[in-house]
Order: sequence, then structure tokens, then C-alpha cells
Amino acid sequence: MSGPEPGRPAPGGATAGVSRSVFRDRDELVRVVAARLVEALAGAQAAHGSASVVLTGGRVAADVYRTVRERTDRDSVDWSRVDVWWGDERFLPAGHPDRNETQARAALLDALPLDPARVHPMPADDGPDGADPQAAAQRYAQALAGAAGPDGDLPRFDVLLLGVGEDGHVASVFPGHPVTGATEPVAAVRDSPKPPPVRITLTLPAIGTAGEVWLVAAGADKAGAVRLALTEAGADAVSADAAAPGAWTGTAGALPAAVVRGVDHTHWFLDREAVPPGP
Ligand SMILES: O=C1O[C@H](COP(=O)(O)O)[C@@H](O)[C@H](O)[C@H]1O
Repeated sequence: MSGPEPGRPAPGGATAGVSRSVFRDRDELVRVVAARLVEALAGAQAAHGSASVVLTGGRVAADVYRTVRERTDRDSVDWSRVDVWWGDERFLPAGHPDRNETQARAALLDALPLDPARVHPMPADDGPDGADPQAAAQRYAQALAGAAGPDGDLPRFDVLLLGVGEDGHVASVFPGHPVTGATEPVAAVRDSPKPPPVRITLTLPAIGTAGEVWLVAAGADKAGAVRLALTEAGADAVSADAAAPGAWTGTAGALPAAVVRGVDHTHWFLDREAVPPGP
């Protein structure tokens, strides 16, 4: 591994609060993110009495969830005092295998003694609002507001996990899509460039209320987006003109992965393949 201790700020990083860790391979990356997640949730409970996590979808996230499930120390977290939210969802019927909720439940949540009232999946397209993603997004915003304190629309998010798309999207905020400019906490996404076309997502301002934002990316197909995003984040001095073929080739400023920040800290967890050689 290179870089600072995972999940902890880089000393003297170019941008305050943005740091990264690069792991030998995907397995090591997944192991460390799983370990840090257990540690962070236990730490949040020690500090606040409860903890909250915002889950992402995607392949590497599923591996992290399976690894948390298998950890012998996983019960250092009191799972009955964890609030589980989602950063985005594919707007499909409940139980559909492509829903991020279905993936997270199968990989981890079904094995944990969670309080069902504290598990907050985004609505499905056969839910109370039917196939109206705008109404479903509004419903999720209301659920978030209901869990928030008196002064805000959003509850405390201790750790917010993000996968990173080959195009530099995070959650379901896609580069060049109008959702990048959304200011309400939760947005409906139509015409997603990645299937399925209809989604629900936390917006960039909502993501930015999390204490810790962790971006997790593995594999060479993510290297172009990672390079651009780290350039914009100021966490690395790489050239923006070297995006991998097929990856996002727009300007770094338009890349959602480049602009997300946690309130306290933003950390990139990467494997070596996702980090192209520097200049
Ligand atoms: O569609 C989505 O994709 C991204 C990235 O997924 P990956 O499999 O390329 O890691 C994910 O972060 C997002 O939650 C999901 O809806």
C-alpha cells in the first residue's frame, strides 16, 4: 500500500482533507475498506451512540459488503444502532437483482442483526409511487428529513461510500447530465447513460454533508476517471489529457468524482490498476 493510513487524512496533502491509499491489488483494497468500515462505524457509535452509513452499488462495493459479513470482528459494531441509507438506486421493482438494495441485502445486510426500522432503501418502481421516480425521490427526501435534526433536511451520515464509474460518475450523478446541477437532496434521474435509464440519487450537495466520503475504485477501466478526478481534487499532480481510451475525456471540472467532498474527510481507496503511472 502507498499513501496515508486508509481512511485517515494525508499529512500535508495538496487539498486539505482529501487523501488516498493505493493497494497492491483488489483483494487487499477490499479487505482494508471492509476493516475500516467496521472500525469507523464502531467509532461513530462510541462517539454518538449510533452510526450511519450510506451504501453504494457496484462490483467492488459488493465485495466489500461480503468481506464485512465474513469479518470476525464485525460485531464490534452494534448493528441494531446503525442507520443504513443508500446513495443511489436503480429504479426497478423491489427485489430486482440489479437493484443496489438487493445486492447489499444479499451480500451483507441479511446477515446482520439490523433494526429494520433503521434500514432505509430507496423506493422501488412498484412501490407506493408506482413508476414515478420524481415522487419516489421526494419520498426518500422526506424519509431523510424525518431522520434529520431540527436544523436540516438530512441526518448525520458518518461514512458515505461511493463507487466510481468509468465515466467518473458517483452514485447516479453522471457527468454532463442535468443531475450534476441538482440542489435538492434527492433527485430522480432519467436518461441515465448507464442502464437502467431511470434512477434515484443523492445529489452532490447531499453527498457533501457526509462526515467521511470514501471513493472506492478498482481496475484499469477506472484509471482514466481516477486520473482526472485526482487532478481536480488536488490530491495528485497528474495530467488531465491522459484519460484512458473509452473513459471520460471531458474536463476534470465536470467530473462528479472530482468534486465530491466529505465535511471532515474525503478518502480515495484504489488498487494499483486504477492508478495510471504518474508523469
Ligand atoms: O450503476 C452504478 O455504478 C456505480 C459504479 O459501479 P461499478 O460496478 O463500476 O463499481 C455505482 O457506484 C453506483 O452505485 C451504481 O448505481
